[in-house]
Amino acid sequence: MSKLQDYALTALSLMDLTSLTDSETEQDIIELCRQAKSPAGNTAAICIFPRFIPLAKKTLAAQGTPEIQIATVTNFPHGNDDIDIAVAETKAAVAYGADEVDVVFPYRALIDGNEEVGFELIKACKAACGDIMLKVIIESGELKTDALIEKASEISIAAGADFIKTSTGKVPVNATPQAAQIMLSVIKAKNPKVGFKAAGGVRSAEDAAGYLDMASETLGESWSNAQTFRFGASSLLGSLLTTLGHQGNKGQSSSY
Ligand SMILES: O=C[C@H](O)COP(=O)(O)O
Repeated sequence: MSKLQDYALTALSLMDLTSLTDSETEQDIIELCRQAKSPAGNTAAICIFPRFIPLAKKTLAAQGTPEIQIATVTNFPHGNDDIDIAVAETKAAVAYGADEVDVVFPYRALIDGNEEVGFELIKACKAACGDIMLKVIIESGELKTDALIEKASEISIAAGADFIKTSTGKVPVNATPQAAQIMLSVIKAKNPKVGFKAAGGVRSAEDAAGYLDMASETLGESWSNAQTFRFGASSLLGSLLTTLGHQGNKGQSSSY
């Protein structure tokens, strides 16, 4: 196996296979579940809107892959600063059966100088999650400056985030190596048990390899497992499967 294939296989196992267009049909969700059971192995999770969770749960169980986690999003993609609404959405996501919740940090409030509301919103959403994993999307491309990316990461970790995640995938600038490096450095300094999710615009095996190298260099070779590292991606799977020799197949296990 080539080095890039090695990275591709790792990236596949760490991927939250994402469909968050808000125009998905039930058939699209069934297809996403089928793709998550790829010919090269399962993705770590799928990431979908809350209303599709019951269907996804049923589909993943029926195809024999109940271990694939179901992640969903709240306060998404706007990142408003209404704590009650963010908590209500997070409680609803848990009630739908989410295994993991990706909540958007109130990044515009932070840009305006309010550090308090981000801390309180994340703390309250983590309480609503209980044991369920909470990933906090800081929207690094909108925060723009290194100082704000660092601050949002620190606040999220202090408030109880299980993961910090770069982006919603809905803004002009999404995951970048520069933002990733800042976030990984904050994790190293504050709490290496917190995970990192590179999301938005991660499309190739080469992109994935760059982020995996960065994580290893910052936090050590063994740090990147599904408990601490994820890719959030809607268009990465094809490149990974092609790299792994599964050309022209986006993941339907039935052809293998
Ligand atoms: O959380 C994941 C992102 O929404 C995915 O972004 P993407 O569509 O650019 O891969």
